[in-house]
Amino acid sequence: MSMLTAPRPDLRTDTGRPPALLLREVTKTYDGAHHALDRVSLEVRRGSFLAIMGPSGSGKSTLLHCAAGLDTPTSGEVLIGGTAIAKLGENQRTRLRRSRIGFVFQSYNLLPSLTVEENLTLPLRLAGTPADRRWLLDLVERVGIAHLLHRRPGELSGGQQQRAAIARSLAARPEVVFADEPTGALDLDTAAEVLDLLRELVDDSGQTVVMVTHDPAAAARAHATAVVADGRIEHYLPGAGAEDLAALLAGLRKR
Ligand SMILES: Nc1ncnc2c1ncn2[C@@H]1O[C@H](COP(=O)(O)OP(=O)(O)OP(=O)(O)O)[C@@H](O)[C@H]1O
Repeated sequence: MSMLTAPRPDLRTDTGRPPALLLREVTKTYDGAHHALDRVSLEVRRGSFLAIMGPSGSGKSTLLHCAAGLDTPTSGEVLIGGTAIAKLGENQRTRLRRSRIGFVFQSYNLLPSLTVEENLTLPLRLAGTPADRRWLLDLVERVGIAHLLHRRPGELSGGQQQRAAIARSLAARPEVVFADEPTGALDLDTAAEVLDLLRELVDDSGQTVVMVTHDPAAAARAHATAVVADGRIEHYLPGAGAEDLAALLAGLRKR
C-alpha cells in the first residue's frame, strides 16, 4: 500500500445508523493563534478500531480530548453516535461521558480502595444506569478477569489492571472507547495481549475503539491509522503494518 495515501475519513457506514464518532472541521486554537487542531474531519464507523499516531506536539491528545468531550473545539462539530456534544448542557455532557463513552488510560486509573468488581460497576452507579448482569458476566469472562473480581487493583499485575480498566470502560456498553496509550506502561508481551483483547472486542463484540499510541506495532493492530501532523490528519492508512508506520513517523519527525 502506498504510504502517500491522501487524508481520507472512513466513510463506510452501517445500515443507516449514525457513526460512532464524527468530527466535522474541528479546529482548536490556543491563545487565539496556534492551531493545535486545524479543520480535522473524521468518521469512525461502529465496530471499527482506529489508531491515532503522530509526532510529539502534533495534536493527538487535543484530538482525543475534543472527540471525547473533555475539551471544547474552537470551531467545528463533534458527534457521538449522532449526538452533537456542543448542543448539550454541562449535566447532559457529563451523562454522555459516563454512559456513552469509555476511557482507558496508560495509568489504568482504577480506584485502589475498591475491588475490581466495584471499580467495574462504578461508572454505572455514577451514571445511575442499571447493571446489565449478563453483559457484565460475559465481559469479565472475555477480558479474562472473572477470577479477580474480589481483589483490589494493588493485588493485580499491570496487564490484569489494564484488562480491568478495559472491562470498566465497556461496562456501560458505550458508543466508543477512547484509549490513550493503553499499552504504554506494559511490557511487550503483555502489551500484545492487551491489544489482541481490544481487537477481539472490536471484531467479536462490535465495540468501537479510538486509540492514541506512539507504538507502530500497537497501531498495526487497529483497522486503520490516522497520522496527525501539525494539527491535521495527513494520512489515513487502512491496514498499515508496523514497519510502514514506523518509517512514515520517522519521516514526519525529521520535517
Ligand atoms: N493547554 C494548552 N495551552 C496552549 N497550548 C497547548 C495546550 N495544550 C496543547 N497545546 C499545544 O497544542 C499542540 C498539540 O498538543 P497535543 O498535546 O495535542 O500534542 P500530542 O500530539 O498529543 O503530543 P504528545 O505526543 O507529546 O503527547 C502543541 O503545540 C501543544 O504545545
